[in-house]
Parts: sequence; structure tokens; C-alpha cells
Amino acid sequence: IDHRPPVHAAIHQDGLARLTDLTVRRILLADQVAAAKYGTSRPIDDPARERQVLDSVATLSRSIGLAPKDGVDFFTAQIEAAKVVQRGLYAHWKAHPELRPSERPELATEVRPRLDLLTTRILRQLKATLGVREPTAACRIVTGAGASEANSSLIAAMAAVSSHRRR
Ligand SMILES: O=C(O)C(=O)C[C@]1(C(=O)O)C=C[C@@H](O)C=C1
Repeated sequence: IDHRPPVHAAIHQDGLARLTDLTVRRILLADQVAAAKYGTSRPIDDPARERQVLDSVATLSRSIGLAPKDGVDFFTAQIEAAKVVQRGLYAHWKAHPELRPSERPELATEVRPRLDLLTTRILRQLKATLGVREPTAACRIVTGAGASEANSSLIAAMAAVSSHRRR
């Protein structure tokens, strides 16, 4: 059971808020990625670029003491989200030509560098929020050593609570 005072939770929540904010910012950049590619022969899916992004995520993760898999899993999901946004915008622009972007930002020199800037910041927040993103104390008890013993006392406790509620 976590006996740390609530102030710790508040600090960690700040970390999670920062992580969420950066994650949303990266997703918002997909608008610019879509605008850069729309009407060109560049496909939404760029497996070579994805490998590049994930390789650098693995390297950067190691350099800050984050498990590379943590970083790579997170960015795999971010890349997926970026593609969902791009496909959504393409469909939207097809249906509403008047909403098509009037300017085409340069992918390599403008947009991808913005994505790259967020990479390090996101990885640092992933590292900073490790403590709150791991299973809670209760989860650790029931999955860790002595699980069956802890589980039966937990089940007994829950049964007691629910029968108390029924009364
Ligand atoms: O850089 C691009 O071309 C993007 O579309 C962005 C991004 C990414 O999220 O990093 C997403 C999909 C592509 O397959 C490659 C990379």
C-alpha cells in the first residue's frame, strides 16, 4: 500500500499532464503532416520513416535510462494515431474540397523536425512518470509473490464489503 503523502500524487499528476499535453501536441502535428502530403505522391504510410523514428526512440530511450520497449511501444501507438488523423483529414478534404489546405508545408524541413523535437520531450516525460504508470500497489500485491494467499484475503475482504452493502 502506498503511504506517500498526497503531495507526491500531485507532482506525478503534473508529470502525467505534461505527458498528455506532449502526446496531444504530436497528434495535432499530424494536421501539418497531412497538409504536407495531400495532393502529392507521398503516401500516408511511410515504413522507412517509421523505422527511423522508432530506431531513434530506442537509442534515445537507452540514453536516458528508459526501457527501449517502453519508448518504442508508446511511439508505435503515436504513429498509428498520426495515421488515423491523416486518413481522417484526407476523407474530410475529399468530401469538403473548400476545406483543403491552402498551403503545403515542407515535410522534411518543417514538419518532421517539429515531430523530432517532441520525441525527446515525450521520452523524458515517459521516464519521469514511470512511478505512476506502473501497476498500482493493489495490482502488485495480487500479481506478485504470495499471490494466491493475497488473492484469497482480498476476495474475502471484497465479499465482506459487498455483503455489508447488501445489508
Ligand atoms: O513523417 C511522416 O511522414 C508521418 O506521416 C508521421 C509518422 C509519425 O507519426 O512519425 C506517421 C506515419 C508515417 O508512416 C511515418 C511517420
